[in-house]
Amino acid sequence: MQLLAKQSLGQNFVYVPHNDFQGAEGLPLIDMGELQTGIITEEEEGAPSHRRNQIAKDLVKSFSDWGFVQLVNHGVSTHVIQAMQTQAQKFFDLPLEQKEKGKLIVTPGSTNKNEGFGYGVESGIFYVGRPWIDRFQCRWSPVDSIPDLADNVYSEDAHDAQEFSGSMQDYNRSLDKLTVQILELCAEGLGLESSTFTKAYLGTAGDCIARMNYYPPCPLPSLTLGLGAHSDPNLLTILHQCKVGGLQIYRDGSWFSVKPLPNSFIVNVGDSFEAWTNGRFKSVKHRAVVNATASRLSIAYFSNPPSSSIMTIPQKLINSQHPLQFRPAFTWGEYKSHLMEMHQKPNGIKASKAWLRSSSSSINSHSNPSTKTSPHFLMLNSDNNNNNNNNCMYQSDVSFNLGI
Ligand SMILES: O=C(O)CCC(=O)C(=O)O
Ligand SMILES: [Fe+2]
Repeated sequence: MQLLAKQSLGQNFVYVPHNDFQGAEGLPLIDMGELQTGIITEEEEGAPSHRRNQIAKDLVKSFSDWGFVQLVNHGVSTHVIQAMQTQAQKFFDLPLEQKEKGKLIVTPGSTNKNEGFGYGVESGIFYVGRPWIDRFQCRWSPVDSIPDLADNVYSEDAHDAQEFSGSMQDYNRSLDKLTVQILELCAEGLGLESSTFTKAYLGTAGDCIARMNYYPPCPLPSLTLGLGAHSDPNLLTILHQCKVGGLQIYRDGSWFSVKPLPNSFIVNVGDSFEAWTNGRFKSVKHRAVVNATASRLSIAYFSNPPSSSIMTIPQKLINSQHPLQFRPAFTWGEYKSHLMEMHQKPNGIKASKAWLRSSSSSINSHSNPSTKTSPHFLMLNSDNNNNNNNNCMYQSDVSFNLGI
């Protein structure tokens, strides 16, 4: 990508033109400030205060309506966000040879395949085009791969490695806490026990990764995309975009551009959470556009429960107004296995979401999911041109996003 960015836009990068968006002024913004100060923590008898209740309701409304929300005063310190941003920029500014030291070397039999620096498309997956992106992906939990990757990239300078790891770990720790808080509020807003989702999510035991997305300037931005339209397969995604905008959300047949707001987070519901809430929350398509002059950086934190945790649709979310639409119970591990299998097939990416809509619970009909090996994907080199489909236009409706 670094090399390609200097050249003209190759055919493989061409999407259908996409100047068809408007500003997402209506995207709900929630101020969580009062939750952080302790003013409205749980009252003594355990009942949420009126304000907490209101925030929970607003969150549920946004996730039901937009599938997205913007959060301000979310409790993650500005310092932590800025340090992460600085480290991410510093990484992408490194010479290509040095960044490539953070490229994952896949050893036979390893399940540790989806991390490190690479081009934004996974090899082995049937895809139809190429997004205009470089990225660096680190598994955070249950195993923290950050120090190893940092040591590889900054092999010459232990201080730089330490700074990178430290910033990333602080950031991920904070986002894990925020994820837990959001999940509790979601449960409360839906009229459920506060711990309904968190008791399966299990915090840092979950399957979570942080990904830095870097979109270099592009000579013909209206003909390509940084990321094609996709929904995220995971539970929740928390995104921070730098001051250069690019995120667009699909809603009511139109694309809406989300203007960056300093120190805010954009949170979206993933396919698994949509299913877990029996469709009360929407997992909505989104994409990233690029521009001619500025590079853009976004940092995405993808969270999931541990592979073997069972997500059971709460009975309260199933009634005559909301009949069961999704698998009554499933694990992230089995959905992930299914995704990886489908992504090897033409149109499999689109079809994979249908698995969640199957009416049967998979829990009893499968062997213990925790005993399965989780499949992972490989990443291409940043300048690897081994496109397995080198003569087609991008389709605007294709997911390249496997935050798994
Ligand atoms: O960079 C962005 O704005 C979007 C990133 C995204 O959708 C993703 O990484 O899944
Ligand atoms: Fe995404």
